[in-house]
Amino acid sequence: MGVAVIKLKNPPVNSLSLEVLTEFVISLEKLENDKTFRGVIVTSDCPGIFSAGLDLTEMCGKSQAHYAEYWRAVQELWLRLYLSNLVLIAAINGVSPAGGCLMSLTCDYRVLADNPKYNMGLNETLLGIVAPSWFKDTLVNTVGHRTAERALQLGLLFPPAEALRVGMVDQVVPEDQVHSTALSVMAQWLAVPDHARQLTKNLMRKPTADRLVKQRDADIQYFLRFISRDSIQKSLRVYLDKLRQKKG
Ligand SMILES: CCCCCCCCC/C=C/C(=O)SCCNC(=O)CCNC(=O)[C@H](O)C(C)(C)COP(=O)(O)OP(=O)(O)OC[C@H]1O[C@@H](n2cnc3c(N)ncnc32)[C@H](O)[C@@H]1OP(=O)(O)O
Repeated sequence: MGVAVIKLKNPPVNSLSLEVLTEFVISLEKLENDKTFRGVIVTSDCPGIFSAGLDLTEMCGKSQAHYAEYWRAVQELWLRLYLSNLVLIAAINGVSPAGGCLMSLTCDYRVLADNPKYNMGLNETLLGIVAPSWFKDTLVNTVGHRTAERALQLGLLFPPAEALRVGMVDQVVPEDQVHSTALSVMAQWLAVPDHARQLTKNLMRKPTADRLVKQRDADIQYFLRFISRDSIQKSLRVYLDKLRQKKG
C-alpha cells in the first residue's frame, strides 16, 4: 500500500546529529517525491531508545557557524515532518526525551510500546535549557495548553500510561505489537483520499509552521545568543558529564 519505514540508526542512543538530521530530510524528500509512497512509519533501530533527542555534543563547545548550521537543520527537519504530505506514524519503541519526543509529535499518530522505561516528554528545563516556541507549539497542539504548561515547566517525562492519559500518544500496545499496530492504523489513514486529508492537515498545521517560517533567521540568532552563554554551556557540560559518569 505504499508504506515506507524509516528506522533511525545512530547508536548508541539515536541522538539527532547534524548528519542524522540532514539524512532524514533527504530521505523524506525522496519519499515525498516518489508517488508510490503515501505513508511512512518512523521507528528506531536502537534497542530501548527511540531517540535521545538533539545531539548535545553539537550544541556544546562548537563555533557560532556550527551552531547556526545545526539549528537550521533542526528547523528544517521539523518543518518537513510537521508539514509532510505523507501520513506519518511514529512507532515509538524506546525512550524519547526532548527532540526525540518532538519528532514523534510531528507525526499524525503515535503508537508507544508498553514498557515502563519508555518515558517521553520535553525535559529541556531539567537540562537548564528552554524548549523553543515551536517545540512548545507542537506540544500544545497535541496535549492542550494546561498539560503542556505543566509538562514544560517541570520538564516532565511521562511513562506510557501517563503519556496515553494526557494524549501525548494515541495508543499504548505490547512491545511486540508496535509495528503491526502502526501498520493497521496506517491502513485506516490511507483509506481517506490523499488530497482531502492533505489539505485538512495543512489547515490544522500551517499556522503553527508559518510562525517559524516567518522568523527562521531571528530564531537562529536567538538560539545562537542563548546557546553561546557561558551559563548555558556550563549547564550542558555538567549534564553531559553526568550522563558519561553514570556508566563508570
Ligand atoms: C531558541 C530558544 C533557545 C533554544 C535553546 C536550546 C534548545 C535546545 C532544545 C533541546 C532539545 C534536545 O533534544 S536536548 C537533548 C535532551 N536529551 C536528553 O536529555 C537525553 C539524555 N540521555 C539520556 O537520558 C540517556 O542517555 C538515555 C537516552 C535514556 C539512554 O540511556 P543509556 O543508559 O542507554 O545510555 P547512556 O549511557 O546514558 O548514553 C550513552 C552515550 O550517549 C551519550 N548521549 C546520551 N544522550 C545524548 C544526547 N542527547 N546527545 C549526545 N550524546 C548523548 C551519553 O553521554 C553516552 O556517551 P558516552 O559515555 O560518551 O558513551
